[in-house]
Amino acid sequence: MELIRGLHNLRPRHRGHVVTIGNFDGVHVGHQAILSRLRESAARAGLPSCVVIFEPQPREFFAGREAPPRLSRLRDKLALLKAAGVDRVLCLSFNQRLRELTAEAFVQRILVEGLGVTHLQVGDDFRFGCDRAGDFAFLQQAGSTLGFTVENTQTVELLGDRVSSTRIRSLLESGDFATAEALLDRPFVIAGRVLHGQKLGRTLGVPTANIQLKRLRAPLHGVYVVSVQHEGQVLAGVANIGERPSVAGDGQAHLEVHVLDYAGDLYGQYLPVRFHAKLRDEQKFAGLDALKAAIYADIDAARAYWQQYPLPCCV
Ligand SMILES: Cc1cc2nc3c(=O)[nH]c(=O)nc-3n(C[C@H](O)[C@H](O)[C@H](O)COP(=O)(O)O)c2cc1C
Ligand SMILES: Nc1ncnc2c1ncn2[C@@H]1O[C@H](COP(=O)(O)OP(=O)(O)OP(=O)(O)O)[C@@H](O)[C@H]1O
Repeated sequence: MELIRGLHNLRPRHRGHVVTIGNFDGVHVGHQAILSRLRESAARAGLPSCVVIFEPQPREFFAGREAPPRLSRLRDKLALLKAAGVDRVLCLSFNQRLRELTAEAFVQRILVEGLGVTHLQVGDDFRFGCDRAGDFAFLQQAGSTLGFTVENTQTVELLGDRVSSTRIRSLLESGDFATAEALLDRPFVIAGRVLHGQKLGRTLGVPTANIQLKRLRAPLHGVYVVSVQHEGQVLAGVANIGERPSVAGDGQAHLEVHVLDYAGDLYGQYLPVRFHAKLRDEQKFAGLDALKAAIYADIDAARAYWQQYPLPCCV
């Protein structure tokens, strides 16, 4: 899969595409239905498929830190799009210039002149352009004038409701990992490199792997039963995502995992962490003894969970 960063990196050889546009946060089963139709249309047309995404996502541009948290970082999203058989991704910076583009200019400059679109696959509620003025009817009209076809993908519903990134975020927030996994068609995983922490965990008797979240604002907050994958093995653990109000922190959210019955060194490893159940909210404890007692109780709760359920075969 080829990643094209910005319109200015489009070359004449990039003209001629079957295209879809969206955030594709999480690449859930609704997105996968669109991508599968896109693949079919591209094969029929004998042209590469292209997904146009935005970075930051439009809502992040408008609302900043008030925007909903991400289900997937850009690198995860790209890996998922590649796995779905997408040939090219055009990643556009969502900035003031882009937000002011009218729907007409968006179609003309990006889809027609930039990508040489022959077919556009869109979702049921797709809207784009300044003030979201470009809807399906508009695109059909533009397509008939500018020479491309437009197809609407039927709404994908699961367990009685439309699948959406928003719904998955709220399932994760409420700790309903089983339903979130069904809508994603895979486990919910946050992966990152293990960094050195404040080394306080060891003095508490609970060593933790501090996973770098970088700019990711995770849709989870609190203490969870987790599993991690390390050197081909799945290991059981318990994790906290939060600002660690009981110790002087840096105000940023951290993901810290205590792997049960593990004494090795995880520094520098890229660790995928899969979430299974929420144990409690993060709390501000009066002192380290109270924090330590709570963490020991979390470890007991995680052990009880793993006695009841088998470890997954992979993360
Ligand atoms: C299972 C678990 C639960 C935790 N719960 C809380 C909590 O409720 N409140 C809090 O301030 N920190 C909590 N922490 C974070 C600890 O404060 C943190 O792991 C400790 O300060 C060690 O940090 P370090 O690895 O950077 O040295 C939790 C950590 C773990 C592993
Ligand atoms: N369940 C679904 N069925 C059909 N199409 C969908 C579904 N979910 C999203 N799409 C389509 O996929 C494309 C990308 O969707 P996008 O990520 O912008 O929306 P979303 O998943 O509904 O997210 P959000 O909840 O943040 O609005 C759009 O064309 C959208 O209409």
